[in-house]
Amino acid sequence: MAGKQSSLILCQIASKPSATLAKTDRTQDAAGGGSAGSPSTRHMTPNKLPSFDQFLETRVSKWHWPLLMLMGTFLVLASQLVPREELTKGKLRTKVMAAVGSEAVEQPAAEKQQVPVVQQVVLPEGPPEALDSQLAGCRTLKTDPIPVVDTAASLRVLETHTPEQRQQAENFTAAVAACSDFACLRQANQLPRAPGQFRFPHFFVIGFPKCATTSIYCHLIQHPQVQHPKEKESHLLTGQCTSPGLECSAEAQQHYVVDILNLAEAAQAKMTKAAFEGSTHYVMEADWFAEQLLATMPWLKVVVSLRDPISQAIAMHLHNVGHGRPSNCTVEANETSIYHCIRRSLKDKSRYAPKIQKWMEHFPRDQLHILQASSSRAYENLTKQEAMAAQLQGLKGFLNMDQMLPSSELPLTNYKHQRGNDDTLGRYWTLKRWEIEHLVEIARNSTQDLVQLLGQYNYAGEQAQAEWMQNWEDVWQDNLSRCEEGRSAPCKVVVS
Ligand SMILES: Nc1ncnc2c1ncn2[C@@H]1O[C@H](COP(=O)(O)OS(=O)(=O)O)[C@@H](OP(=O)(O)O)[C@H]1O
Repeated sequence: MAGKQSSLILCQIASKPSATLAKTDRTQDAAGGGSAGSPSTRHMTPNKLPSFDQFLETRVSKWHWPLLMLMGTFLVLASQLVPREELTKGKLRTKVMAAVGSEAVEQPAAEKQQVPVVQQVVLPEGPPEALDSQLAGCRTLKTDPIPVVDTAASLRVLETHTPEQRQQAENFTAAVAACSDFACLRQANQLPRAPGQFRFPHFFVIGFPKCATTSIYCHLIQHPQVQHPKEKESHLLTGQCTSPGLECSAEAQQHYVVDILNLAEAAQAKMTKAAFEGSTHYVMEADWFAEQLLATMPWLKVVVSLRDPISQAIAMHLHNVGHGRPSNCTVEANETSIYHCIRRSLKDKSRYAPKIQKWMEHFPRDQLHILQASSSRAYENLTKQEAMAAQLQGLKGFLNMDQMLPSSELPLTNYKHQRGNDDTLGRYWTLKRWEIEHLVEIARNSTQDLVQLLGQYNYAGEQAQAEWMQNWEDVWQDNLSRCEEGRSAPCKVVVS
């Protein structure tokens, strides 16, 4: 407080000469005089305001300088008495108040902190540029054009608010908008919200890789209640932050909170859009990341998608080859079989249970959504035409948003495999019967572990567990049905 007052006085004193200087310059210009520092204007004339130099010569040099120095010393000493944290908070608040033109109001937080109120913000017409380019990136096999997102639709909820709820909405928005680090977000997200507002960020899509996460992303960013991140798959949290507590530099936190999560647009929409991001690295780093993420953002909802592990491993293999990553898992010089690659993946990266377990252990049941888990017909339903609507509705219900928007269809994006139809197989891989049988055996064992976890942590009842198992079994048997006779006979393997 003492520091603030003294800086105010100092500002007043310091600002006077410059105001005088500006005035003096204009007067001299109008009178056709020389520049402020030219010898001809050095002497004060009775009816003119003094120039800055004159001011210094006549008054400041006599008695203001000692006073200024005294005030300066006092200011330095006073600032040492104010805790660092207070200074930073003050700075953040000033920044947001300046940015959104706000005024301070009382808020009911434990630590009584003044929260600025965000003034009415008019959203630009049509989707923001970044959203447009992200939608354009959602390449789809379907011929339907990507629908236009009604970016202002979520704001309509504000029109139904009572004055009290309106104030709550303003307070929550302002508190979140003031944040540029995780600790601030934790504090702001404890504030009461008005109906229709989401915590910031609201959810993550964490994987698994090659399980249609891009299509889920593309579906969701078309939803009017969703705030798209500026960067898809930034990996910042796993790449730059460490355990314990997701520690990373202030710059990294600011970049993440403000830029990646697109804080300004979320604040413009008064937090009526659910901000999110996603990276398949997150699920893969479950061993340390699940616990730390929850500790950092205890309100966060997390979405996981799974796919038959053999298909997932084959898709991952194709992805790696496509990205020029050398495939050193074939044993014989001219061998074209991917068997060794897939076998290795199934024992390691495509084993879902150990990763999922970490997320289940740390995240409360109502904050972790496993796509396909709750459906009456279990797996692969997300991508099945006749079942995807229910899966998508379940997802948006979990996220507390309108389940019917933006559509009931999951786009087909980021595809590498040419899909077949009733008459054609599409892209297939040739494997020997014994190879598939062996892969299926590994996949079946690890799926049993997974299904057991689904039951243990209350994600799927007995029937859903059995159906889940059966669904993947169907994919495996379908591939085995295309084998010719004999243990080493070739089979045409397609992915789910
Ligand atoms: N709607 C729909 N129906 C069927 N299949 C679908 C759909 N959407 C995505 N996919 C398939 O999902 C694979 C891409 O998954 P990801 O986007 O998660 O991959 S990535 O890890 O982000 O690179 C990729 O699989 P592959 O083609 O086998 O590579 C996509 O074809």
